[in-house]
Amino acid sequence: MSLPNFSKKNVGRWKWLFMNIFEANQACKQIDGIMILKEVSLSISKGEKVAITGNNGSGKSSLLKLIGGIYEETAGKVKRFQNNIGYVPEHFPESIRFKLQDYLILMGKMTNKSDEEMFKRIANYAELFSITEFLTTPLNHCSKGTKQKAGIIQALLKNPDLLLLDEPLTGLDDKAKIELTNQLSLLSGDKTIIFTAHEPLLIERIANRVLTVESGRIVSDSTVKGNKEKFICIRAKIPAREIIEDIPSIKYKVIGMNSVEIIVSTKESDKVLAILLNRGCSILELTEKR
Ligand SMILES: Nc1ncnc2c1ncn2[C@@H]1O[C@H](COP(=O)(O)OP(=O)(O)OP(=O)(O)O)[C@@H](O)[C@H]1O
Repeated sequence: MSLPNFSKKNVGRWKWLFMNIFEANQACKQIDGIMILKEVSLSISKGEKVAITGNNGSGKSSLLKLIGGIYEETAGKVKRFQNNIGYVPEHFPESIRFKLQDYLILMGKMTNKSDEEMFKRIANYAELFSITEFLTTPLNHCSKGTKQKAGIIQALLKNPDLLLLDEPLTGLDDKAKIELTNQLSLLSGDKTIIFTAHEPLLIERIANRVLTVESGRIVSDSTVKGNKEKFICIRAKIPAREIIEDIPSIKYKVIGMNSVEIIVSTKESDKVLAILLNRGCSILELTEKR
């Protein structure tokens, strides 16, 4: 992206880049006489990736709900400047008997997109999250990881500017945690993402700001330095499909008879390129994913 021209005349045009999507001044939330959020003063800008961390019961989910407008403040002032919000709750409703695909179609119908566009987006997200094979499985027979991914996809179908995720890795096994972290990190782009988490994995890979909550108060607000991981898409000609099956990629897609698109982190890319060349593949194209 080329740098914007910040002349006085142009400031208005670039204002959206620095827009706050949430502002709170001494906001409190009280439920049943208990103060669960205390004097929250916070502003969040468009595009930030914010992790909310803290012990069990400290108020992480409540803060996420306050940001998303699910909880209204009972004292103090809150301004929300975002109305297209995707919210992924901590627990997926267990009793849904729909097939995964039917559930996503139902959720997608709540958006204003045409059916054709919605089906395309469901197929694309299912592929990104590697759950295409489960689209016709009833949700109550799906694994926790697949349900979690369905929860994220239903939120993404709204094409939200702000994605709120409540403990997206909770209850997943290590493999599913890594996979979901990779997938979230791939799609993060310009979206504002705010998530609650205990695990360092998601925080280190996605967040550029970390809020710590203790007894309903924000006790620390720190910026994470350093570059977030980048990804590379390798397009290669392969002699046989089997040779790519054990390659340490984030995901791969076979295109036609003898081509493949492989997404890897930049850290892994040299290793993967060396393996491909050793196995007789020709590299057709390398592109940065974000
Ligand atoms: N709707 C509610 N009614 C009553 N108390 C609530 C409600 N929601 C949250 N609380 C209380 O507020 C406190 C903070 O809860 P919250 O779920 O925000 O914590 P958390 O940090 O997300 O916890 P965990 O890590 O266990 O998910 C807890 O003591 C909880 O019992």
